[in-house]
Amino acid sequence: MRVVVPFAAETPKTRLESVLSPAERSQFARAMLADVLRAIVRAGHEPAVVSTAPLDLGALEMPGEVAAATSLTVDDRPLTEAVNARLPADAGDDPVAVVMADLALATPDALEELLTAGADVAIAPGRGGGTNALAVDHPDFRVDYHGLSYLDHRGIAREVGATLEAVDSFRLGTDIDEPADLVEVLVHGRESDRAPAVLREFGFELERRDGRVAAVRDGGPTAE
Ligand SMILES: Nc1nc2c(ncn2[C@@H]2O[C@H](COP(=O)(O)OP(=O)(O)OP(=O)(O)O)[C@@H](O)[C@H]2O)c(=O)[nH]1
Ligand SMILES: C[C@H](OP(=O)(O)O)C(=O)O
Repeated sequence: MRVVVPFAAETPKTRLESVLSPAERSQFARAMLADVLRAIVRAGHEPAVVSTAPLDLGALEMPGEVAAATSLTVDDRPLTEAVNARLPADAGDDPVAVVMADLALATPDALEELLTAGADVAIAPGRGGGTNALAVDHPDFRVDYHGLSYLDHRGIAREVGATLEAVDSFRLGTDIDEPADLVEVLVHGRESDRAPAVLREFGFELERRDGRVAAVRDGGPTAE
């Protein structure tokens, strides 16, 4: 299946600005993108990155076969428009999936569950009501991101007569938006992943205190 991966290349991950500098946010966002692309390719699919600005895929330090399977298009339209331009439009069109670039915990198995769901629209919701990933096999379904997009997408599916399946997945449900989410990257990131390695290079580590876990940097508390 064609898997679109939207990427905000210029000032990514602004909600992490209290803990990461602009250059670090850029590096971290690219590391998560590399991990997501690798998971998609390992699941047997070809990722199509749709970036707001030119991007050097070679600098993402991905395995050769992942880079070879990945295509890149620059599209500076807002997220919803850029995605809708790529969804199936006619009855015979192939299905299309959309997987966000900040799903640092995504694995091939978790993606496969979404990509093989039988419904016209399959959605992996994020905590808080976002739409972290979806697969669309219906010519009339369109996205409307931001806010409570998961509920909005359920409503849109109903309106166009598309069947819908919600995919219950911790790994796809965890998008990395806020400082507290860095804990999840350090706890659940896999050995071969770039994102946890980059956080550790920045000096982040897990610290247990009072029964809770925090991502701390240089000894100081940063993200609980
Ligand atoms: N192509 C494209 N991708 C986008 C755009 N905005 C966000 N994205 C991507 O969509 C996914 C979800 O993004 P968000 O978490 O909402 O935004 P973000 O820019 O990553 O982070 P914040 O600045 O903290 O909101 C990520 O993969 C982003 O890279 C956009 O306008 N165009
Ligand atoms: C892409 C968007 O992300 P959020 O703004 O909720 O992080 C959404 O999931 O609708």
